[in-house]
Amino acid sequence: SCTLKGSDGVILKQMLNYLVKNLQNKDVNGFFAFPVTDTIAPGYSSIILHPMDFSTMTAKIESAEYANVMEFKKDFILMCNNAMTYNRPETIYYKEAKRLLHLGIRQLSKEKLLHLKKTQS
Ligand SMILES: COc1ccc(C(=O)NC2CCC2)cc1-c1cc(C(C)=O)n2cccnc12
Repeated sequence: SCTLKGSDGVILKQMLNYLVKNLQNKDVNGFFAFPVTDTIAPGYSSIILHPMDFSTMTAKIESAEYANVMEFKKDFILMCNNAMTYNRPETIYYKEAKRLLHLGIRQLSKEKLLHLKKTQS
């Protein structure tokens, strides 16, 4: 971490914005771009108690609510797991969530992040 006060925050923000943009590029249909509503998904809010989507994650990055990449990764996994809980396996949403989860885990893997950290500093 840098010596200047708070400069960590700037670097972390840059990294998380880079990561969320990369992950969101994989959600070509925009199924994970905004919160799922009860209108498009009946009963969603009573089944999924901790909803998550990319717009919420982006807002949390801007308001510095992630102390580190692990907390960001947790929200990403939560978002994918919500979709694999509410939707049946044969649906496009379940399949997209599964694909996104695997791509995201790879991108957020330790060695990838280490490499990213090196290029950032
Ligand atoms: C922000 O969420 C969405 C935005 C747009 C769409 C959408 O364009 N759906 C059309 C493709 C067939 C109807 C679906 C969704 C959507 C995401 C989800 C998730 C992520 O569970 N979902 C579940 C049931 C029904 N619709 C959805």
